[in-house]
Amino acid sequence: MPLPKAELHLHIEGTLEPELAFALAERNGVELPYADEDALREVYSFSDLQSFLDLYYELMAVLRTEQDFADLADAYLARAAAQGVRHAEIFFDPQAHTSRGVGIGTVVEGLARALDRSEERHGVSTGLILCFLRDEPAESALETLEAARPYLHRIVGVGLDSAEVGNPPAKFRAVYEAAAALGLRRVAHAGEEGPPEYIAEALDVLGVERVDHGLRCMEDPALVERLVRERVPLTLCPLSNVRLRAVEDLAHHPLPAMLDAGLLCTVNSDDPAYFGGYAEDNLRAVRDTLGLSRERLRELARNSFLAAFLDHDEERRARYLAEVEAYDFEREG
Ligand SMILES: Nc1ncnc2[nH]cnc12
Ligand SMILES: [Zn+2]
Repeated sequence: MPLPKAELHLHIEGTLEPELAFALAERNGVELPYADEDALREVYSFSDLQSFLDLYYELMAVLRTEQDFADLADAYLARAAAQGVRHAEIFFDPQAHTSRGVGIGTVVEGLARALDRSEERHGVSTGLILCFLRDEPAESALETLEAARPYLHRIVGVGLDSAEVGNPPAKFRAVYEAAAALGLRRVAHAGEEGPPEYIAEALDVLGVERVDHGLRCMEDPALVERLVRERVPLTLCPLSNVRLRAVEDLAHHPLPAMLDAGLLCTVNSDDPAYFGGYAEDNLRAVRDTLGLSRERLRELARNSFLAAFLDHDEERRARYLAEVEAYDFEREG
């Protein structure tokens, strides 16, 4: 059994494996401009975030019905469980669907169909995080939050993703204020491709409780000091960083330096169908390439549960944390 962990940075649309993409295309009569799964995999070579996003949004065309979203989430949860994930807080991008005529109700009810059965089927507890697309206007984010109101009982928080550079966090001040007033938790991608200033802005202007990626904080020692002092969790995604060229290669990933600095780091898979690995694959890759000790791996797993939005169920958090402490690397391999 792999090390128990929480996955806190996972875009459900980024778990669309080529096989499922083709199956859904056929089911929905959608034509994909690729001959087969192998031809599709061949275009999984990215030069930066935007080159990935172009394909990510294109393939979403196959997602049309509640059952499509349920099948997508159920396939992810099965894979996650096999990789030791005990709790998953799952991002979804409603605007990428509503802009194609798929209603937010279809998306949320479909995902909920799988999430509601996740504990019983896969032993994975879940939460849903609604993400705003930062390259869309702020008004569209506000409209999306409004459209989500009938489904808020299913949503734990809001996030911010898509093309970062040129779309600073402050653009979304109003919608984050509205989300906070509705009792939603707040996270945002910052410092993936964007500068360290975006990380500080996400904290100061949006009031985020976790930073997604946060990689570029290492360029600003005062910011690192602040993140350590305030115990702000960072949801790092090492294989994503390599594929999107946020780092030169895995051997140059700053994770060891970030842990040494005292940052509350977690390791996650971002868009695993596109980046070559799920949660445990990411952990094993950093272990093997960066030589992380068992105690460092245990720290990463512990951090993932500490950073999870489990405040409503501290008993569960304590149970998961106890599993991490009891994990025997010798026996489990
Ligand atoms: N890594 C990432 N960064 C920003 N937006 C995303 N949407 C899906 N994956 C993303
Ligand atoms: Zn992401």
